[in-house]
Amino acid sequence: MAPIVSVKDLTKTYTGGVSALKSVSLDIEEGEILALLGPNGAGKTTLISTICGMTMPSSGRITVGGHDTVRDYRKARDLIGLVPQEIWLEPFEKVHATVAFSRGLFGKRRDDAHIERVLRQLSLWDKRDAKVIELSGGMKRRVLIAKALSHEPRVLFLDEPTAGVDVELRKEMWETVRELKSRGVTIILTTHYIEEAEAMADRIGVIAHGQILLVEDKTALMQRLGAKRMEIELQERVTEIPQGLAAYDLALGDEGRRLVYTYDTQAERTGIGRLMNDLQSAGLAVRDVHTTQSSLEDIFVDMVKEDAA
Ligand SMILES: Nc1ncnc2c1ncn2[C@@H]1O[C@H](COP(=O)(O)OP(=O)(O)OP(=O)(O)O)[C@@H](O)[C@H]1O
Repeated sequence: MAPIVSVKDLTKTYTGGVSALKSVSLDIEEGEILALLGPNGAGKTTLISTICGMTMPSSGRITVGGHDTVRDYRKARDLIGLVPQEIWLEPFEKVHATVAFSRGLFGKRRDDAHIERVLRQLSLWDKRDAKVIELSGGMKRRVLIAKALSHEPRVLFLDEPTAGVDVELRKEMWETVRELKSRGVTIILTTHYIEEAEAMADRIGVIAHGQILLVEDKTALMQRLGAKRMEIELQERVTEIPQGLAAYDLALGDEGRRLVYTYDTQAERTGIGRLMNDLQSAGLAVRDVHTTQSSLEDIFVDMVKEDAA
């Protein structure tokens, strides 16, 4: 199936010379959740706003649903819902009215049934006659999503959907996004929160200095790059790693009461069996063993650091 969004060799240099995107290529499949992760100034917002046709590309080509976002702007834009980072809402407008108005902006015929569906989906139906000013922060964010969904887009862009919101509300937003996906909406979100990408995304794109460092299936990424650590608690303290264990990537921890072994989960042989034998031969008695896998955060921090080096 052709990708719903296709970005080819996209560059963006702002007037003044900032090169925000450097030859970015990216395909987004229909129905997926793609999280774009990157440090401040990486180019995430520029990428989204260029796809949405709000920023002109310097070179390259973008299509949405097969429509070129520059030559066929209207057709491409009709397929897109955009939830901006900032809450821009008319404080005295009522929820239903503001969402219905957004639909009108896309030249779509009035459809009360659709607006009701969207408001119910986002748990805003009971608040349909409330003024925006009377809503909580979380409800306001949901109104922004409702507005973005009012014209029945196939692709929804969420720019930092949970920036500055508390943990509970963040989890609520994640739930909403999953629900939208289950209804067939393709979702692209930008985030600084690695746990957010970990919790929600099917694929993760890492962007730094205007370049996509990788786009990969989340589970595969974590398996491929996630080194595992095994912590071996010893019965008795040691002051140094015994000679017989020099061949292993071992570190001492907890003032000599623990050995930390780092190994590659993808390697054919992890060496754990041999290590256990060699520990015994070195006269070390083991009290307990536990393993931990490096998180997406470790992977991400390493990757961005390497890119900057
Ligand atoms: N309108 C603009 N004019 C000039 N430079 C801009 C403009 N918008 C963004 N930039 C620059 O382009 C680069 C990428 O910015 P962008 O906002 O796309 O990054 P980001 O990854 O979304 O960052 P953040 O996570 O902080 O939101 C930055 O160096 C920024 O200063």
